[in-house]
Amino acid sequence: EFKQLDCTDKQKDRMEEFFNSKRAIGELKHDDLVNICELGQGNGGIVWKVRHKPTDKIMARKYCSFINTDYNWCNWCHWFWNSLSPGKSIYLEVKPAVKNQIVRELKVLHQCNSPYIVGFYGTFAAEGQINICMEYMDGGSLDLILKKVMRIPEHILGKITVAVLRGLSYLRERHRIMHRDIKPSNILVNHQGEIKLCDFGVSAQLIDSTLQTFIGTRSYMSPERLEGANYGIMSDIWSLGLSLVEMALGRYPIPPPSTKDIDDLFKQDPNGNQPRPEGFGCYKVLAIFELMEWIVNEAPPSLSQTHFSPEFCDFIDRCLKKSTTERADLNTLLHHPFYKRYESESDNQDVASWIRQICKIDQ
Ligand SMILES: O=c1[nH]ccc2cc(O[C@H]3CCNC3)c(Cl)cc12
Repeated sequence: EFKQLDCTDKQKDRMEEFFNSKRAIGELKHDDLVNICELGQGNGGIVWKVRHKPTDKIMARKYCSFINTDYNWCNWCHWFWNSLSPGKSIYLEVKPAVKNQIVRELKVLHQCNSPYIVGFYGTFAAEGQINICMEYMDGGSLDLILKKVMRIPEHILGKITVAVLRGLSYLRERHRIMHRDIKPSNILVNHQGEIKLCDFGVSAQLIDSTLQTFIGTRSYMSPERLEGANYGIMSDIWSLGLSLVEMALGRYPIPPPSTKDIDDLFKQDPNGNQPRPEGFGCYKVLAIFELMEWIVNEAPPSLSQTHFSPEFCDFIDRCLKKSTTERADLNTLLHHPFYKRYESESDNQDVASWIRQICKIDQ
């Protein structure tokens, strides 16, 4: 597997370029950054597009929201009710000792250097919060892309699959960690056609300090994780499978849409790049607990060969086996025909032009 951890010359050049800009930036200071606009909200906090004044470099800056370590029930309720109004993020203070441990653990991010992992400039504490500064990806996250188009075509999903599997391999081989939160909103793209992972659980303390729950209406968690059993990299494989089905159909696939629903989706717009009509996907949205029960008790979603290639359908079936012993592991998927079909072309010009057309980025 080590060979696929190598990069192409183009990727090496881009990483060299990133290191040079990171060196030029040096120590990150709160007052050197100017907020431009909000980019997204994650399980850990809000992400802003910022400009680093001394170098004029554009970055993404994540404020980590916390609960305090000895939080008690009323804090939880306070947080829970506030989290229902997603516009606000709750910043509850953590003990300084805990914060120092988190900053120490986040230093590992300086060693996370891969073409498939979003670049890391550094972290600093300001106004009682921990800030994480990262490479700006001008195509945004795939959940935002999905809101702009009906669905993502299979050949683009093939490139996304290659990037995610290589990113997961890198995290496992070099840092012995799993991602823990694979989903469309944690896969970022840019106008050069690069596809990178973000928001992986690198700091055990940060994971404990932020409420790792199912905020929002969806869960990409595997059945074994929802049941509270032990989980590992195989849980990331499930999340990848579910994310690919959602991006292929253009809607969260649980409860699974009927064959007729899917045929309608494709009839409305065969090549799937019309913007999403209002009220689209106003399918029966299950309450979060009903949804988790469904994932644990019902058959997993699958794709039909009417609209997708047999290799893609088989790849999805292997990722979405409910039992971890039947589910394909990372190495098996790295030899799967669907992955093989896309792993060779690594310059992603098709992805680049697709992103440019959707995000109206002209370059
Ligand atoms: O450009 C980025 N660079 C680094 C990180 C990042 C995170 C983003 O959204 C968060 C919130 C939802 N998941 C990821 C978004 Cl929307 C963009 C970026």
